[in-house]
Amino acid sequence: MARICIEGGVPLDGQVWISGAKNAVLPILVASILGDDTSRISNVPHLQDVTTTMELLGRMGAALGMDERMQVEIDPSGMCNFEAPYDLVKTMRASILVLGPLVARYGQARVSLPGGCAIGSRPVDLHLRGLEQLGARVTVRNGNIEATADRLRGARILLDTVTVTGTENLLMAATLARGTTVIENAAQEPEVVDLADFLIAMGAQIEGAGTNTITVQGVERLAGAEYAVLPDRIETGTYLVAAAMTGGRVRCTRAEPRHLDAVLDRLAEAGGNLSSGPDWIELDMRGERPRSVNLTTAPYPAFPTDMQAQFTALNTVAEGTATITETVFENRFMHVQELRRLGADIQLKGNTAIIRGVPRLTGAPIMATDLRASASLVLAGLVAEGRTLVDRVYHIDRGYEIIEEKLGQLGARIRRVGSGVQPG
Ligand SMILES: CC(=O)N[C@H]1[C@@H](OP(=O)(O)OP(=O)(O)OC[C@H]2O[C@@H](n3ccc(=O)[nH]c3=O)[C@H](O)[C@@H]2O)O[C@H](CO)[C@@H](O)[C@@H]1O
Ligand SMILES: C=C(OP(=O)(O)O)C(=O)O
Repeated sequence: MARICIEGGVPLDGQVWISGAKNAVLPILVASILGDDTSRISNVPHLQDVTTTMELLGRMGAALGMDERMQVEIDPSGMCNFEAPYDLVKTMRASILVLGPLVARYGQARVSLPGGCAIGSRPVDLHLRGLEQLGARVTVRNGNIEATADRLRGARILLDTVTVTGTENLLMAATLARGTTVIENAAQEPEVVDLADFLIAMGAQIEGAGTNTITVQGVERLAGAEYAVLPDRIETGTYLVAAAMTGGRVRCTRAEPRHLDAVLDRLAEAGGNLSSGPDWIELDMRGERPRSVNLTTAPYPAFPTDMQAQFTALNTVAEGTATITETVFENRFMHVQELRRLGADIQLKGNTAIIRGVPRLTGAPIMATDLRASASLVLAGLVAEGRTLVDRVYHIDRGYEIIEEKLGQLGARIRRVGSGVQPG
């Protein structure tokens, strides 16, 4: 199985381009099946989750291609199989995103119920309840969600908890419902806005995306559209943390700094010197050790849970003691045990980690448990003395495009060893 091998101790220096956002491209690819004709999506990152989504859509009968400009084309006219089977759902929870579009456009869906995962139990009750409010008949049988509908009808849906993919599923379903849907306590993440913008390009009538109330006026049909996916704010944040931890300087290009306010505030607190333009952002640490930063995760625009593990890693080598509280997922500290193997001083108390910065970490073999945990381990490996070997890197390939090449361009001594694919 593939592993990432890092010889730590090099301050990063240089420029790295940011890929299209994983959490935007997945719903956008899926939303294309709502249309009557072909959609063309650009700035698509080469990620395992994108491959899985394309496989899922392909098995449903969508015709997929890539043109000379590396745009992904999806022609949904041959859709004939309305199922997301367990073998794909278990490798990518975001498969649940097909549920809303399938019911809305094709009147039927069978989607394997996603189980819990390393970071929490992650139920989908709000997706199902919202679809029922839109008039779908939903049952859970033999581990599958089965939903049918004639034509969905608009409704007022109040989400008890802010849910990103829940908001996206209901937003997609509402575009083809008869009448008006109002989603309250909607997720405000930039990826929700990107999906809404794509749906609008397809002909949907949506207002309020990016606020906590989204209003959708259902239409009779949607067309295909051309669309470029927004840059990945979590990948951007990860490279900026890498600069901060190593005392280096990294400029992220093809980025969107406006989506990173909460992360940039913490990086400035850590001592990072930040500068930015419309599509780039740079952090220069000028050889300094970072200062510890406290944070609490919460839905956008607050500090993102998907950056928590990376800041946990940063605090392990920072000056001072930090407190990190995770409020979104109940079990998102799996990286702590592994960081301790590198010499980190972290105490866990419920959903809070207390991290006392140490002057140095020391390399060791460690194991990735989930996507952002893997990123935090790679970051720690960049500053650890000697060799760090990160196992189970298939987690990182779900969300980071050619991470070892990008870090290598910044001067890191990093390489992938062995080969292999994610176990089924
Ligand atoms: C593909 C994608 O976009 N993934 C992101 C999405 O995941 P995802 O959309 O799965 O996460 P949610 O926003 O739904 O989860 C937020 C919280 O709501 C709870 N919940 C959610 C749905 C539901 O029906 N019932 C319920 O109780 C979850 O257990 C969790 O505690 O948002 C997360 C929170 O920003 C990010 O970490 C993930 O990277
Ligand atoms: C938790 C994440 O992704 P997913 O929802 O796809 O598991 C993530 O991107 O950090």
